[in-house]
Amino acid sequence: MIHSSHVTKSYKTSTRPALDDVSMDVDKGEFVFLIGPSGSGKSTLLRLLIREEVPTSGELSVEGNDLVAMRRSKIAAHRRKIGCVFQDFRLLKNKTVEQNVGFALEVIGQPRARIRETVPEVLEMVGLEGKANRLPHELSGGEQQRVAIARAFVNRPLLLLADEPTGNLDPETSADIMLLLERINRTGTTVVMATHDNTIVDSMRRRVIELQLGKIVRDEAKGVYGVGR
Ligand SMILES: Nc1ncnc2c1ncn2[C@@H]1O[C@H](COP(=O)(O)OP(=O)(O)OP(=O)(O)O)[C@@H](O)[C@H]1O
Repeated sequence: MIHSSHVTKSYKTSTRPALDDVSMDVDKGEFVFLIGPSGSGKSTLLRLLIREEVPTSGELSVEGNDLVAMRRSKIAAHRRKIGCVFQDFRLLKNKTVEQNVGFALEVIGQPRARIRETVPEVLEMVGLEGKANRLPHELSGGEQQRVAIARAFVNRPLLLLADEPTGNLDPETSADIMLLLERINRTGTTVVMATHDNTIVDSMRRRVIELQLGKIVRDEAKGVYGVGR
């Protein structure tokens, strides 16, 4: 699913590379936690995977598509295969729950009838049935994140990237969001989640990739967050 070989990313304005010789492979259906201190390169790796940034050197591909050589004209199709969830939800403020989720299908040209059919199914899956007509500000943080997850998942992406999705949520709500991400993972979607949340990582015992100063310092199959952190 993801193949990274000796990937280095240097931003023009930075003295050290944000990612430094990163090699790893992620198989279809895996659930991977990306951990490491602030500035270790987690978000940079996610940005490379959605082709928002390009590696300075090395090989990087998703589903066999080479992200280094990828032409501009292919980027939109690549992003369609990936759902993204962020710490700050990033919902459209003036659109209802239903419209936020439906919009993700509208922009990729799905017919109205299909949108009308699919959106309620996905809202039910994330536990938001009955909230379709609410605006984001009428929802709790956990509910807003559920909308964001519904929007990321409605197109059934092969890969879901989550950048600190529980960063703004209390522990109980975070646990609910993790149940939802696990459920999505069980449908076959590969999940890569950057997080600082040691409780979540320790309780789930999934693969843990730890970055420090842009380098992978640990890659463990059923890892924990780390001793003494
Ligand atoms: N657009 C950019 N331009 C220049 N330097 C950047 C840019 N984005 C990130 N960096 C630098 O790259 C390094 C890695 O940053 P990145 O945001 O990937 O880390 P992170 O692990 O996601 O951190 P956090 O946990 O705080 O989100 C940092 O030193 C950061 O200052």
